[in-house]
Amino acid sequence: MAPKSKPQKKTTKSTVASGSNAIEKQQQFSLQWPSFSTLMPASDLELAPLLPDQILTISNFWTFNLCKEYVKFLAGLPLTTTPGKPKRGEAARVNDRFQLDDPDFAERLWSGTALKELILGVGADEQQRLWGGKVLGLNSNIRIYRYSQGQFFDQHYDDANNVTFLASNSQSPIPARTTWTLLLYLTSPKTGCKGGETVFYPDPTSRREAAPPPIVADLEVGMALLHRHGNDCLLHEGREVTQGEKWVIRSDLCVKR
Ligand SMILES: O=C(O)CCC(=O)C(=O)O
Ligand SMILES: [Fe+2]
Repeated sequence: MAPKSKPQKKTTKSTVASGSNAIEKQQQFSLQWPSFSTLMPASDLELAPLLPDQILTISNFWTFNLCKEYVKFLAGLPLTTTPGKPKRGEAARVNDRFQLDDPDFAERLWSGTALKELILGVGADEQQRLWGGKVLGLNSNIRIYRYSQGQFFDQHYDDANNVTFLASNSQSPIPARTTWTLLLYLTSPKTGCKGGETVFYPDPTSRREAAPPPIVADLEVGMALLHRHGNDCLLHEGREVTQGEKWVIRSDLCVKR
């Protein structure tokens, strides 16, 4: 029998992927993602501001055991090392990645976890202001990153992208736009990963002001981090991993266009 994590190639298509500043080839695979066994209910979780209105985190979004199971599963995927020399306009980033278009997994990550409830729980008016429109769910462009010792993601801004959103309850695709980046950390110092923090650099409020101190998101197993992107994106980076491995699942919040 084929290993559980071996991707079954469905079709290959070239699209403009919504990775930061990158136009990449994106392939459509069908993966046997492990099920989300026990997760904390939304009532026990909170969207906590790391920087109000700009960077929010959800601790324990995934359990330690689920993260462990996913790292094992994802390690079986054919990740490819990104070239050290970026194309013009791209951030230097050295990590191993796997990217796929998977509307079913995006939907599970949205509805099969506390995410939908927490995001929509802010209320209708606040939804518009905070998330930038009527939230539809998560971008089906799923990116998996593995950073080993010495790997990093240099300072950059994440682009907003126009995408078509396939709702599970509708046949017709909905024109959508990404507004926030979602990062889900599967490892931390508890799993032997040192370094790798995601660091944000807020702009000074005026030309005469000194730049505010950087905001450091320390790795936490199972923590989700959301940050505004597109025009409102803060300069940020994934610091170099100095020991062990950092694993991240990335998607984006999509709103109706
Ligand atoms: O891995 C990180 O900490 C940051 C990743 C990132 O900035 C991105 O995916 O655009
Ligand atoms: Fe980024």
